[in-house]
Amino acid sequence: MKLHFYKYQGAGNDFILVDNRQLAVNHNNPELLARLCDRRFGIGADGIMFLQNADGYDFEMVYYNADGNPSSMCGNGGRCIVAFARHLNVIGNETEFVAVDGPHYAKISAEGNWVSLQMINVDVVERDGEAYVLNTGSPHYVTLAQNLESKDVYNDGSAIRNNNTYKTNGINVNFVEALAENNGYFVRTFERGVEDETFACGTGVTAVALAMASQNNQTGSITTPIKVLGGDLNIRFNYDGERYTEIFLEGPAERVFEGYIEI
Ligand SMILES: N[C@@H](CCC[C@H](N)C(=O)O)C(=O)O
Repeated sequence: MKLHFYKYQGAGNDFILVDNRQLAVNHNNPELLARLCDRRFGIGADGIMFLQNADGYDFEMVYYNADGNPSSMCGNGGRCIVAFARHLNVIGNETEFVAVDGPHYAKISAEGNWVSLQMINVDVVERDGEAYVLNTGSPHYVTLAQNLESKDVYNDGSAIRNNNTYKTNGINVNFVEALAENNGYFVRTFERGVEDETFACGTGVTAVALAMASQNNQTGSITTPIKVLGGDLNIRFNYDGERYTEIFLEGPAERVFEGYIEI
């Protein structure tokens, strides 16, 4: 069978997208999905998504990590699938879709390449030593770093992700450095399920923005710009000192190419 796929990227976090509204593809096949995501033997991507019909919603987002396993929420993937749904004319400029962590509202620019995605509310931020641990749809470890540009994110991230606390369920590891003149943060992320550094992680930068608000005792309506290896993202949210609500992850989502591959 020939699979018609699309390739999207959001700040360099890249994904394979498949229109599976007819349920033509059985995606319960980790070996196949891992091969499609492989950068040498397949199309190459940090994850693969299937757009499917869902009662009461515009569509369902079914997300797998690059290792072929079903994953928790992917923020940049969520933004990319909204751009894909717009391209397929499944939605207009606003949508309510459902993902593994529940319903999401999103808005897309008229040009179709800037997506603002509402993320789940967050009530619990834990500490692991100096680090912050929280779930923004996916689990994240947030730790401050110095000289982040030259940090060995692969080895340092992998060591945390595979330590005794996290190795069973895994965790995504985010290293953070404040940018000069209160211009937000620079973030590099080691992603579970890719088992490597990615160029951006949407749930990761969201976790960073929330954790930094807590660290800086900031409350109210907060906007946090974040620089990642693949570009710029923005997080807006409200924080009352206990609960984070109205959380929006914003940034680019672009179609790179489409094609066919034998599966
Ligand atoms: N790239 C993502 C996160 C995808 C899920 C992650 N790899 C996990 O297993 O938790 C994002 O943009 O949020």
